[in-house]
Amino acid sequence: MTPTITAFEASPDRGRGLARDTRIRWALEEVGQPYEVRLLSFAAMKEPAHLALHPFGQIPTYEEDGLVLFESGAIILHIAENHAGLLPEDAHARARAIAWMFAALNTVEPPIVEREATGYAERDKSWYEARLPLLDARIHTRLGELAARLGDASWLDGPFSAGDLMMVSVLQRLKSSPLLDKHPALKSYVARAEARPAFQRAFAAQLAVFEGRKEG
Ligand SMILES: N[C@@H](CCC(=O)N[C@@H](CSCc1ccc([N+](=O)[O-])cc1)C(=O)NCC(=O)O)C(=O)O
Repeated sequence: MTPTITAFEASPDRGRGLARDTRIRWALEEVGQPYEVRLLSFAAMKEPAHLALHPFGQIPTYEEDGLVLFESGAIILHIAENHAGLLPEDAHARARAIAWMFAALNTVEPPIVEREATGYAERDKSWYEARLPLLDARIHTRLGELAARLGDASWLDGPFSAGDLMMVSVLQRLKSSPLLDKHPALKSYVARAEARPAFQRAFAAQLAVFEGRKEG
């Protein structure tokens, strides 16, 4: 059965692929699994029908054969565990790839999201100017540690995995800021992942939604 994911009807990221449906599309493209998309307005996301699928009224969700999942990390893990192509066969390598998924979501993404949130919500606060350098320093610390571990490897641990997919999805949030410029190895890492045909197809699909809205 073809899975169905949910995505923004009108994404605030204006086709830049930063909303979290893009990482689900990418995972499905990497394993060659066709999928359907249900587009939701912001209002529809908060109505009972969607809240029954996603307790926080967000996107993405994933539905397949009666299974309903939310949380992009859980959805990608489910896809990776049920298709070849995103997790190694070897048990230890598989566990390490999953660890990198958690590292992306739990260690690298939080300081990035906190800085974004500060930019949206605290720009008018007295502490804003003093706080930004602290937030940037936390991001640079993590990016420096990540770059040190990546070294001159193509991917974080052997072949491309769901761990790389999640880590690159997190790093893409920095593309509109100069923060990644100080970490050229990570910029190359992101570019290498974005050159993958599966990412290209996923990005084009979400862009088509945005462009369809413009024409629609
Ligand atoms: N932890 C959850 C987080 C899901 C989430 O944040 N969903 C967002 C969209 S992706 C996050 C996102 C939104 C916008 C941009 N952007 O660049 O405009 C980027 C990313 C959402 O539904 N927001 C609406 C709401 O909370 O009411 C997951 O990983 O699935």
